[in-house]
Amino acid sequence: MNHTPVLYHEALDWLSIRPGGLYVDATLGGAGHTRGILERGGQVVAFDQDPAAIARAQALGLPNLTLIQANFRELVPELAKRGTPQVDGLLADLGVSSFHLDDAGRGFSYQHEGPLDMRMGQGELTAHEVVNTYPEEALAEILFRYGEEPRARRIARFIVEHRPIHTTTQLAEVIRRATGFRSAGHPARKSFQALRIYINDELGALEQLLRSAEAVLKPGGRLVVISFHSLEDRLVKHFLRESTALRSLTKKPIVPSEAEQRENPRARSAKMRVAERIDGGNP
Ligand SMILES: C[S@@+](CC[C@H](N)C(=O)[O-])C[C@H]1O[C@@H](n2cnc3c(N)ncnc32)[C@H](O)[C@@H]1O
Repeated sequence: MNHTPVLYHEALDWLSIRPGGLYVDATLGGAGHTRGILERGGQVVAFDQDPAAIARAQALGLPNLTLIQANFRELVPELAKRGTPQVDGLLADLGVSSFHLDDAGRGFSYQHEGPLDMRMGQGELTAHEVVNTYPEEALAEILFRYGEEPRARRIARFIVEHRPIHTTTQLAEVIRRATGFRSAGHPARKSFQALRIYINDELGALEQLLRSAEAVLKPGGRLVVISFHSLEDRLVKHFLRESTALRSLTKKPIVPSEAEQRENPRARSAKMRVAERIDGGNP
């Protein structure tokens, strides 16, 4: 198993790394971007809510790296605890890693049989509970809001009719029956995305992270955010438009080159936005 970092050179260039500077990698994952920052002379404080990601990075024994197993919602208090309330740059490469998708036991993949879990961290709510206990209306709302799934109501009805549903592939099959084969891509893609976003409250965490960036970046410090679906990118775009502490440096999002998209299919939907902390701007 491996994770190829997306927009690797672009993210590192835009972070504008200063040797000896302190950078937060809010989404450690396979430590691809973190290693890049270290190689350019930066010191890194890296967050991941997944204990497996932290354990993998620990085993690498990299110098100048502090690992924190926590949700990046906790960025401000975690940095304050370590006496480093301000940093020179912050990177967030959102969503799940290839480690998550390739490990059937985590329940993120509609292609590999696994339990309905989908937790990135150690929260209590699982996909199993949502799929098997939520009322039809609530399920339809989740699928529509977080998956932008136009057939949310029909899928929700099928799910309720076919309960109990215990595995990822059972759920994918119920969704396929609800939608037929008319989808572009796999018919369960949007529903799985929706459940994952809901279970991990990914949009709530992202909004909190953006607010934290306003507070923790030194003047001139860069925020680099790589998102993988329109809900995330829209949230980042609107937040930066309203912010009086951060100035957006990318009018249009930066996207991977055709070569990168060919080599790494996960990169296809990536969009990167960059902002800079304004001197004197108020969060
Ligand atoms: C796309 S991967 C990052 C890959 C990494 N940039 C690399 O090059 O290997 C995203 C990682 O962020 C973690 N993550 C996602 N949301 C998080 C959150 N709210 N708090 C902490 N970690 C989070 C996931 O567990 C996952 O390991």
